[in-house]
Amino acid sequence: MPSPHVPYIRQCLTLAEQSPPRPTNFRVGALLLSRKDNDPSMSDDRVLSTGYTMELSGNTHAEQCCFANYASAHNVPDEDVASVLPAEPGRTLVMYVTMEPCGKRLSGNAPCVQRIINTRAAGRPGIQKVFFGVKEPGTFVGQSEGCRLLTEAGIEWEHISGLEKQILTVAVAGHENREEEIRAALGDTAASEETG
Ligand SMILES: Nc1nc(=O)c(N)c(NC[C@H](O)[C@H](O)[C@H](O)COP(=O)(O)O)[nH]1
Ligand SMILES: [Zn+2]
Repeated sequence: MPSPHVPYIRQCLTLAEQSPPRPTNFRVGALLLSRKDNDPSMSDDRVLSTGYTMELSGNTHAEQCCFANYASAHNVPDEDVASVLPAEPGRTLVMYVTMEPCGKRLSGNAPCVQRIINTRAAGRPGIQKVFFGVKEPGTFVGQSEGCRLLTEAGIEWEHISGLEKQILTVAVAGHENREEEIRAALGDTAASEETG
């Protein structure tokens, strides 16, 4: 039985395919939605925003664009997005991303995990869970920190498996040695699944 979260990861993959290929980052897609608590049918999900890598000008990440798109739709600067995200009793904000949110960026720009944590500013619940389709490969930052930082901040995360090869193929399309990168990353995934 495929996970009910797979269609959302697929939707993020379609977003990632719109990202211009670059050797210096990954092509990633992200979406933000509000979900009714205790409703396994997820039939009352409300997609609030989407984003993909380099959608907005500058060296922008998918999650960053997702937040920036929501902020501009609500006429606030990016850094105030927490103040306009919904905070409704009985509903939870969750994010879907093709790749584990970054915990560190070679450029030194604010990592997406920090942006996710910042949604909890002003005493608002913010994002409470992140679903992603593949761990970040070691290409730029080595061992990824995203999941550890999310856990430390009390934000749940879940790896939705099954689309790793498609996600990685899109993510590294601008990289010289993409075949080797994909093989290595899939090897890591298999290894981590064996160790459980
Ligand atoms: N989750 C995620 N969403 C993205 O949209 C994206 N491009 C990355 N990529 C992570 C990778 O670690 C960084 O792209 C490099 O570390 C280079 O850093 P910059 O992107 O130049 O800040 N990760
Ligand atoms: Zn990022």
